[in-house]
Amino acid sequence: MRKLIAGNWKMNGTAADLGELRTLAQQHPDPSVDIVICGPATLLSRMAETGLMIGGEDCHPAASGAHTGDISAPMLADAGASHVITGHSERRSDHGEDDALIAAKTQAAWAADLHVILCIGESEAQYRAGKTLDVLRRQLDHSVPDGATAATTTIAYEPIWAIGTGLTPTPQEIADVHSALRAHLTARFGEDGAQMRLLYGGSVKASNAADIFALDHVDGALVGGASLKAADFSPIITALEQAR
Ligand SMILES: O=C(CO)COP(=O)(O)O
Repeated sequence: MRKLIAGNWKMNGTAADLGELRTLAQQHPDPSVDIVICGPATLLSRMAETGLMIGGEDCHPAASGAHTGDISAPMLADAGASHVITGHSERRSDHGEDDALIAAKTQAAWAADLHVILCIGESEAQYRAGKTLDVLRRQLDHSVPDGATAATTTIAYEPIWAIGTGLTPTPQEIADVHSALRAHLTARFGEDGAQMRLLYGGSVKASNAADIFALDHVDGALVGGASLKAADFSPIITALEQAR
């Protein structure tokens, strides 16, 4: 699998910001890694016009119906998305999403031919209590549906306490978590688990990207704040392209 670098614009972005994507597309015309920008539904079709791969930030588990304000996976695909994030910690906390719902959303995304970037991550309290791996294995077991393949699914490890805080685990901690995730996925999904991409997310920036991308079983990143401006995101993309 090619490495994958994904931006997550969260609840940011209006038409005035599309120039950042046009710049990014010009800076990386023939990337050696997959570049995906996940953005607000209101912008997706215009984001897709830049030629970059585009993703939604969430989807409903149903394909259509009486769900005011929600967006379905086929709608994202129709707007030009090829990817979608499920299980982001901000969805889990802001909207009370549990693992079963995230699994249902993931299956809905697969049914619409969207590649899923499924997020897991421990809270600061769980981290301090030494429960990180227990939490992550439970999230993998209950939010990743049977039948996940490396072609349809990417896992993003995002420690909640590292999101938007400027804090990150140490490189050794990231390496230990990613190798435990790899072992767990391989035990369940065999060769697909061995090949499934594992992204790190949480305060990734140009100054720490190369160190993170040098770690075993880190196949890319999910980037929030530093994906909003081409000047910040481009060097992170370059760091992934240059990683061994
Ligand atoms: O939540 C994130 C990406 O999904 C990470 O956000 P930051 O890169 O802003 O810490």
